[in-house]
Amino acid sequence: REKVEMTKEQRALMKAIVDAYNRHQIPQDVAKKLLQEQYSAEENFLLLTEMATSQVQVLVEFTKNIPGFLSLDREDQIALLKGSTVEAMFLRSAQVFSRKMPNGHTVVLEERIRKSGIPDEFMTPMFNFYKSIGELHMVQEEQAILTAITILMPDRPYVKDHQAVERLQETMLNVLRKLCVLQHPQEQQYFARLLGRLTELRTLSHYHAEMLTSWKMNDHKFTPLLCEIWDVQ
Ligand SMILES: Cc1ccccc1NC(=O)[C@H](C1CCCCC1)n1c(-c2ccc(Cl)cc2)nc2cc(F)c(F)cc21
Repeated sequence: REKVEMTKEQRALMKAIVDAYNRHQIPQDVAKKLLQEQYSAEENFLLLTEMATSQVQVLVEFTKNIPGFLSLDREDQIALLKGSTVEAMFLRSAQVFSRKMPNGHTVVLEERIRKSGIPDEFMTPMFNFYKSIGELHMVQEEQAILTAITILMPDRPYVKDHQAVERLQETMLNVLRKLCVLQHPQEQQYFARLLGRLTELRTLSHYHAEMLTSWKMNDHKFTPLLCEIWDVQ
């Protein structure tokens, strides 16, 4: 097979994305909190809305570092962000869940999440997604670029300049394709499997509004930012 090499530009692009991804991570580690103690459904819901609110804020900062994003039409930038925050949250949650942890911690973490207040019917699709992400053993470069690809989805609602977004996403896909060959030389279809997860992610994200509004508690309070960006309340 021909030798796969990244161009200088592709390496620079990847470095910019990974640096931005690492710089804009949520400060407090929610997994550590969940492992420490069992919270009530109300406390878990509050924790989720806090996590999700800060996740949206860091996602905005992350997208500013995606080369070319700020040259997109301003309204398209908003449409891309609004359309991808839920998927980015589940992708981030899956990456947190799949992190290598000391023996037994993942079991406890899964237990705490199962009892957090999320309605039971969403557990299977959610953990199936988390485990399918875990099986890929993504390196952090792949995680960062996959998040950028999720944000640069041309078919989000209300995007006007479809082509411009497609061009940016294509650049990212080319980098990811080469990265997958270099990082997983034994697995021919690794890149295809990785992209397949984005389909699973979109399906899971359809449930998110219902997951939140049917959280096992009364009176679900959302932050103004979440009301704005999620279709809740
Ligand atoms: C990890 C993160 C980073 C950024 C933003 C959000 C989050 N996510 C969260 O804080 C919530 C917590 C929240 C507290 C209750 C238990 C789940 N969370 C969810 C989740 C479940 C259902 C929905 Cl609707 C959304 C998210 N899946 C998780 C998997 C994990 F391994 C983990 F450690 C936390 C996880």
